[in-house]
Amino acid sequence: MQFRLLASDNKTKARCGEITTNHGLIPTPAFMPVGTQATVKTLTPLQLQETEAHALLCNAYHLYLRPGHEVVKKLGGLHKFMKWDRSIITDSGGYQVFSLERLTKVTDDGVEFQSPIDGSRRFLNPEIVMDIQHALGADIIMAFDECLPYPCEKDRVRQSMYRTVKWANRCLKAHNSDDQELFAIVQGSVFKDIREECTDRLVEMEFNGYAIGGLSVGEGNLLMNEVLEYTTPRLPENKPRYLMGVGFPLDILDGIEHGIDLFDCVIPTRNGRNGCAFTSNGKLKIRNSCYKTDERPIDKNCHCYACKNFSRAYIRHLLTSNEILGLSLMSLHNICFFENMMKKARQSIIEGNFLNFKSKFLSLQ
Ligand SMILES: Nc1cc(N)c2c(=O)[nH][nH]c(=O)c2c1
Repeated sequence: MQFRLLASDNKTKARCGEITTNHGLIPTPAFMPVGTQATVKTLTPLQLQETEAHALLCNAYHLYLRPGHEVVKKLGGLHKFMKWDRSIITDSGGYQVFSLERLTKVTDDGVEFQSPIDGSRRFLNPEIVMDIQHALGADIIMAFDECLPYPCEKDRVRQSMYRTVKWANRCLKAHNSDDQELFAIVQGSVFKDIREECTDRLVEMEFNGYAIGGLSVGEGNLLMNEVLEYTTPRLPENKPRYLMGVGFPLDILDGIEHGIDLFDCVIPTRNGRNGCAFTSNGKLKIRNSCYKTDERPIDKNCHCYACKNFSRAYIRHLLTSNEILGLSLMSLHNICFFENMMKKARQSIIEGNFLNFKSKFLSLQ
């Protein structure tokens, strides 16, 4: 992997660059649609390419449970399996496994739990998680971490951070693939001293890139910004920074302002399927009866397939009739909206007017 910085904003920490993996170039700052089970729900790989998404996030935990990482490996790895020839990141499963109700036991060695799919007893630890991600074959893989809910007692957060650091070290030792880059995940909830210690310990270990985890878990935009304010500057400038699970346009543009390079979130696809369209004039609830005979596109400033071919009335009809095409058109439009926002943000950083772009963009949201 290569990471090249192309421009830095002189009024903020925003920066524009390029991550090059074995599956092409990711212009940064970049937004990654989420393809949890090796698919971005309701969209074909060709449709996804048309959104100009350059990377996807797939989920190692879910793919380990079904169809199994060995199955994916046998079938040629994730890129071939899902026919996506651009970059893929897999998250390690820490986030998913710790949000399970049926989480039976957590020790410093790993996590024992019951599969929500077939009830079988399962065990994950850093070495197993690395085997899983090596088998899936993503271009960028994540260290196994413990992501705590928000809020959480400071002592619990500190103990969890030490576990995340130990697990990151075990992942580094188990990482034996030259074709895949390993990113560590910084934890520490909303406690400055714990976040700073976690960041410094992980930076000492020299990963290929660094994710900031434990955010977008209900802490809110203000606390997210506080954490980014003191965490991001401690990360190496010459390596990619990835803010996991973020977010709404406001959160993403705030993250860019702090110098974040990569984002992923289910918001455009999940909210799209629920009838919420992002547009250049704010959110639009397409199921609203006021759109029943509205012949306009979702967004007149959008050039996506949905906006070029269909009316708000038609898409509303599809959704109210539970037609699958409605889900697909809304997902397609929202991903195009996010990717277009990222393209404009990158351009504004190069032109030296990111803050003007950000305030104008958000004033219309
Ligand atoms: N909001 C978040 C989304 C995520 N996919 C993750 C994750 O995969 N790991 N660790 C995290 O802390 C985390 C936070």
